[in-house]
Order: sequence, then structure tokens, then C-alpha cells
Amino acid sequence: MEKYDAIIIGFGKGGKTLAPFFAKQGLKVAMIEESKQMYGGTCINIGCIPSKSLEYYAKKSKQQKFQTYEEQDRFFQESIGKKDALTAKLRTKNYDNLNTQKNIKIYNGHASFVSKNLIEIDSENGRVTERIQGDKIFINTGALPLIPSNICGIKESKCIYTSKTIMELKKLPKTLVIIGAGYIGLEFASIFSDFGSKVTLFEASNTFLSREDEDISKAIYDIFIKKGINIIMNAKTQSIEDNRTVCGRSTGGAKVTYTNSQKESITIQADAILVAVGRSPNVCSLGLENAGVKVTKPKNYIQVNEKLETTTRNIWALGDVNGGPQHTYISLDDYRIIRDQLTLTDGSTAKKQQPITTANRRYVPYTVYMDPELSRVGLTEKEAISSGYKIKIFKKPTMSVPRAHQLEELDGLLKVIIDTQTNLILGAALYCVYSSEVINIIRLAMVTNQEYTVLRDSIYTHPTMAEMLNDLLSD
Ligand SMILES: Cc1cc2nc3c(=O)[nH]c(=O)nc-3n(C[C@H](O)[C@H](O)[C@H](O)COP(=O)(O)OP(=O)(O)OC[C@H]3O[C@@H](n4cnc5c(N)ncnc54)[C@H](O)[C@@H]3O)c2cc1C
Ligand SMILES: NC(=O)c1ccc[n+]([C@@H]2O[C@H](COP(=O)([O-])OP(=O)(O)OC[C@H]3O[C@@H](n4cnc5c(N)ncnc54)[C@H](O)[C@@H]3O)[C@@H](O)[C@H]2O)c1
Repeated sequence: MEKYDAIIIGFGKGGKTLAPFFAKQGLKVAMIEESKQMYGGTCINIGCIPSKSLEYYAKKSKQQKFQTYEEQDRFFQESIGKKDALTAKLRTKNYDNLNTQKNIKIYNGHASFVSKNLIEIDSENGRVTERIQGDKIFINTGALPLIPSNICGIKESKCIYTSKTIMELKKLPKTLVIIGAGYIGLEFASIFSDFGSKVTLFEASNTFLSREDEDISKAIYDIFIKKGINIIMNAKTQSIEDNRTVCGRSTGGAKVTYTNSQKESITIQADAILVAVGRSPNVCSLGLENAGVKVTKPKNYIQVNEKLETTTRNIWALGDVNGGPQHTYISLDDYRIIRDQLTLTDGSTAKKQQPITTANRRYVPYTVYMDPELSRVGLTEKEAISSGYKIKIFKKPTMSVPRAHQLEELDGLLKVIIDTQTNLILGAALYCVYSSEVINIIRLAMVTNQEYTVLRDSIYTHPTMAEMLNDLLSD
């Protein structure tokens, strides 16, 4: 039986970064990935990169102002093809990155624990099994889409899609219902609306984007309405029934029945239905109980401490599976947490800084990639007030920025919240083109405790969206 210093289960962002780090230290590493289509993990194959690629082409499609569905559909199909070419290229690159390193062996198969240091790998549908042993084991198995069990017909319907399968569509749906107005729901509503689908967005709660301030969520709501997206709040999906076959031919699509705020039961038609109600940890058939690795209840995330150690010594969990924020850059930061503690323990590198842990991780930013993008960091205005801060708000419309005029991207709202006692930035919400870039400048000022005046008085190249900080932060 092969023995390894480190076994990594799952080719996610954290794991694929950890593998070469160990290999460079001369350790023998096994990387186990169950799907050949997933080398590189969710982000590059079925998550961030393909969805952002489609967002890019959807925007181009909108700019083309196609007159017919046939033109829109042709452009959509070409976009899916280009997205597939991009993910294939990145998958190969990711595989080669690890496969070319002499200390790393990649196994293709489903991994499960036999005991705390023994892993079984099932490949070719369980026809071949192999066991390997590891001193240290890292679980990086990601998350899977949640499919609600309380919607009648959801399992049987052929019109149900997840974020993965909707990006494999061969035809642009004329009508699309999206269940869930979270990250995925909002991004895909924007994408498919820009490609030309008629989108209806169902949100079960009574507040649109409740984690944002009302002025920001209202600005987003208004722009979605302007795009022609139908938003139904308090929508409780009751049933999904595929349309019947007529004279031996399927009419396609399905009837979606939901209740609204007034408890009325309404039925609409949809060519496709995207379920986007969250993602749950992928602990399927991992045999965690054989290794004494505990999960949290009721959501089944792998239980970890601030160093990402599980309840079993020498087993760690990183990425979506451990219940932290579900972003690629958090999986990468999880890698840093493990790197820091194992570098320190092994004494191979002298470290001067305090090791990174989840306890000292601050100001996790995020971007929702719709058109325009919403990027956020730190506290909202309502959170700052309820935390007892005395605050000053700087707020301006996106159209106050010269670059926005040049780009013809005038929609949106910019907002920064300042602590008046310290002049430090408490938070920011940028709803504008390229906000995904500018938010990182604001975060850097926050983590390095810069007063907001540093950003206000900084020299920015022109014309850029970043130079908004000169004017936005001026009284
Ligand atoms: C549509 C969509 C868009 C997104 N957009 C963004 C975005 O713009 N920005 C952002 O930061 N985040 C985004 N995310 C979230 C981001 O993709 C995830 O947070 C991130 O990819 C999680 O990475 P991970 O390291 O946890 O593992 P993953 O990348 O999920 O990798 C886990 C791997 O483990 C494998 N695996 C699972 N079980 C086993 C087993 N038992 N044996 C062997 N292999 C196994 C899986 O096949 C998979 O390849 C998006 C997600 C989705 C779905
Ligand atoms: N840009 C990014 O960083 C990015 C993009 C996509 C996904 N992600 C990650 O993927 C994860 C999953 O995204 P998601 O959008 O699926 O989940 P989410 O948790 O962000 O949003 C789910 C939404 O669905 C609603 N909902 C739940 N049940 C419902 C029901 N039965 N009917 C109608 N609405 C219902 C919830 O109220 C919520 O608004 C996120 O946590 C995010 O971290 C990140």
C-alpha cells in the first residue's frame, strides 16, 4: 500500500494550492479527485469562471440589440461554446500544474475514510478500489446545490436545472423561472435576462436582498425591473409539472405553481427552472464516522476550529465543506491558515507574522456579478448604527464618475460608511461597473487601518472607476 505524507481529498482551490506547497517541502502528496471533469474544482469548471464568462457574453449580447429570438439563441449557443473552451483550457492547466510535480500523484476516484489515516479510492463506478495511507489528511470536497424536497414534482421534472446544468443548455430558454434570489439567483437572472430570456425571480422571504441597506437593495430592485425581470417576493413554490406530450411530441416546458404574499395560488409557464436556494457541504459517502470526524448539525458542515482542524488529529477541512463563507478566495485563505500552522510546526520557514486563523480573518468582501456589479465589504449602515458607531455616510450615484460616462454604464449607487470618531472606514457598498476591482482598494485601506482621507487624497490614474474615491469621500 502506498503511503503519503499528505492526502488531499478534492481538487478545490485550497487543496490544489496546498499540494504544491507540500511538494516543494519534499513531502509526498496524493490528490484525489472523483471527476475528470472537475480537475481544478468548482470555481473553474462549474462555478465562478464559467458563470462570469457567460456574464461577459450576456452583456455583449445585450449590446448587439438582436431583433429576433433566433439571433439571440445563436449568440447564446456560441457563448456556451466559448465558455466550454475556456473551462477545458483551465482544467488541463490545473491538472498539468500538479501532474508535472514529481512529489504529487493524482488519483481519479471517489475517496472515503476507512480509518483516520486510511483512505479508500473507488474508481470506474466502484469496479476498482485502492487503499492509501496518509500522515495528514485534508478534506476539500466543496458543496453541492440544495434541492428543496417540499416542492411537488421537482424530482420528476425535466425542466429543473442547477447552476451547473443551466450552463450546459443547448438552447436559450425563452422563459426562465429562478427559485432563490441569492448570489446565484441574482447573477443568473441578470445573465439570462441580458441574453434575452424573460426571467421571473422567486424569493421566499419578504425582503429583497435583506443583508443590504434598503437604498442599495432598492437600487438593485429598480434596475432589475428596468431590465424586465419579474420579481416575486414571498413566493412559495408549490409544484412543478412538466407539460404533457401532445400527439407523441413533448410541448416542452413546465407549469410552475406558487403562492404569493396574498396567499393566492398562481401558475406560470417556464421553459426552464433554475433552483438556487443555497449549497450544502459535500460529505457524501466520505465515511467521516470511520475517522471520528464530526459534522455540525443540522447543516452537516465538517466541524473545525479556527485552525481548520477537525475533531480528529491530523485531519483538516478547507473550503465550502467547513461552513465558512462560500467563495473561492476563502478556500484560498483556508490554504494560508494550514500553510501557516504547518510551516510553523515543521519549523522549515521562520515566520515573523502572526499565523492566519479564521478568528483573525477580517472584512471578507464579496461581489455579486450582475450588471452592474454589487461589491461589499464591512458593515452596512444599519449594522454600523446597531453596533453603536457614530457614523458619516458618503453617497453618490454611479453617474457622478467620469469613467462611468465614458463606458456608458451609468446605473448604480456608491456608498461608504465612516466612523466619525476615528475616520476609519466601517464598510462600503459599490453598485457599479468594475466595483469588483475598486472594493479591493477599500478593503486594503480597512485592514491596514487607514483613515478614509488616505483614499480621498490618493492619486488615481484617469479615467478609472477607482478615482471615484477622490470625489465620493469629499464633504
Ligand atoms: C455558479 C457559481 C458561481 C460562483 N461564483 C463565484 C464567484 O464569482 N466568486 C467566488 O469567489 N466564488 C464563487 N462561487 C463559489 C466558489 O465556486 C466556491 O466557493 C469554491 O469553488 C469552493 O471551492 P472548494 O475549495 O471548497 O472546493 P471545490 O472547488 O468545490 O472542489 C471540491 C472538489 O472535490 C471533489 N470531490 C468531492 N467529494 C469527493 C470525494 N469523496 N472524493 C474525491 N473527490 C471529491 C469534487 O468533484 C470537486 O472537484 C460560485 C459558485 C457557483 C456554484
Ligand atoms: N459571486 C460570488 O462570490 C458567488 C456567486 C455565486 C455563488 N456563490 C456562493 O454560492 C453559495 C450559494 O449561492 P445561492 O445563491 O444558491 O445561495 P444563497 O444562500 O446566497 O441564496 C439563496 C436564496 O434563496 C432563498 N430561498 C431559500 N429557499 C427558497 C425557496 N424555497 N424559494 C424561494 N427562495 C428561497 C433564500 O432566502 C436566499 O435569498 C453562496 O453562499 C455564495 O457564497 C458566490
